[in-house]
Amino acid sequence: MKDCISIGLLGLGTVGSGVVKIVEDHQDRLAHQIGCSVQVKKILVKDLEKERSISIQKDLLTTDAYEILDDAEVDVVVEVMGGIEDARKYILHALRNKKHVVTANKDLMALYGTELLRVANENKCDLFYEASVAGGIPIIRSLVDGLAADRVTKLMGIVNGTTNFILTKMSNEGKAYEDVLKEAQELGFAEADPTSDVEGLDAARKMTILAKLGFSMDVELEDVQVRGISSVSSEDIDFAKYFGYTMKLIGYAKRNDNRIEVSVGPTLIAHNHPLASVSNEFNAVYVYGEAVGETMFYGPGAGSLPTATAIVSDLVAVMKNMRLGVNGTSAVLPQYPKEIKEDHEIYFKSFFRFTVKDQLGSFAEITSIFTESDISFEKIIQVPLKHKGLAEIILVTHHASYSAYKKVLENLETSDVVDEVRSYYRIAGEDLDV
Ligand SMILES: NC(=O)C1=CN([C@@H]2O[C@H](COP(=O)(O)OP(=O)(O)OC[C@H]3O[C@@H](n4cnc5c(N)ncnc54)[C@H](OP(=O)(O)O)[C@@H]3O)[C@@H](O)[C@H]2O)C=CC1
Ligand SMILES: N[C@@H](CC=O)C(=O)O
Ligand code: NA
Repeated sequence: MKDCISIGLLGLGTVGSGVVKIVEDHQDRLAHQIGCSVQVKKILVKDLEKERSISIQKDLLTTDAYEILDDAEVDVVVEVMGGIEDARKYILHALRNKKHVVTANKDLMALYGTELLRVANENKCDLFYEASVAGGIPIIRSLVDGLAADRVTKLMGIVNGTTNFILTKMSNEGKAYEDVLKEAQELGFAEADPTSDVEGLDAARKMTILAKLGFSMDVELEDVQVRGISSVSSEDIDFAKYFGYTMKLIGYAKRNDNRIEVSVGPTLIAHNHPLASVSNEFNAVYVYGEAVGETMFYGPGAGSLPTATAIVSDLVAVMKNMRLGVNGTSAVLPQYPKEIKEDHEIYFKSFFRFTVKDQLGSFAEITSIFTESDISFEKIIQVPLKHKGLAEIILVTHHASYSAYKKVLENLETSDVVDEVRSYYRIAGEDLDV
């Protein structure tokens, strides 16, 4: 066994700087856990002259990835540079050079996880990615190890810190969407291109990874129905509150027998559901297992040190495997063939907001549109907007199928009495038995 493990770091941004800090600050603890010291040998960056948030020896930095990937002394490559094509190329090169890899890259793992894990296995290398979902929360390890004996039937997650931060500040402090997004970018939570945060893609990538592990099926990004938060208005948030709900960007994955649904979208959660109180950049993943029942994993989902903690824990796992000589053996292939539910098999409650002509018969017409699709109302209010000759209707339905909602939305859009469908959201967390 070596007396020092060498790490090659690809990236020294928000997460990479945290990794350097934790490795430096926790030398004693690491040495105690793995029986030797750990050093960061080389770090890939784009710009050698850039001012760094941590003090770092200049000669550790390089702009040539192959100085790390082809260095025989580097044992583990930590990929925290982000992006897809270069990161994939570098990780494949590292694995083929028999280097273990730890990554925080959910974009990559959601798209190429199967390929990368296969190559890791062929080369007897570890490929760990705990930081890729819900930052510092050990959710991947919990699904892979902690709940290994159970059959997971439902996962509900707040898995994007940026959007949770935005919705929390809009809801609690009445701040404007654009201002809070800027704040989240300044705090280092947002992706380089924050469109993937606000349009739900980042959360969809994470749900792909979670659903794949939770349901043991080869779930792919294209299986996830995605909607972001960019069109959520403060009026939607206020009406949702009035009805007893909190607006969250929720990743939802459910299995009935072996048929699954996976989606991401702005969703109303009852105020008393544990996910409703998850605020700011915090993440939480609710997991329902047939034997264990309800569990919830909560913690910081983004940010430098929390995310770096997950990376360094993966490093410890790699190093323990090195000591035991069992690297590259822990990834398990999916057990079941994937079956995606059709729209008529997906059931949930919904929230609608639309304006109608304030005239005799409007309400009867609305009622008949919903009745034709077998959807009944649980709560409904009508607010007159007298100056425009319009009224606004806000309602919550009982459970109905996704195909029925699609039909209702189409009929509302084309109805003569409807002026505008302002918003439509799924309600989740009240359907444990559906
Ligand atoms: N920020 C967070 O809270 C979280 C991030 N992640 C994931 O971690 C990864 C890193 O995120 P983050 O630290 O925020 O990103 P940053 O943008 O802060 O850092 C990226 C780093 O990688 C370097 N880099 C990027 N592209 C290249 C390239 N082509 N060649 C050489 N160097 C490159 C940059 O160099 P330079 O500094 O010179 O520009 C920078 O140091 C991403 O995959 C992200 O999705 C996961 C969980 C949480
Ligand atoms: N941009 C991401 C960072 C962590 O994955 C987020 O906001 O959650
Ligand atoms: Na995690």
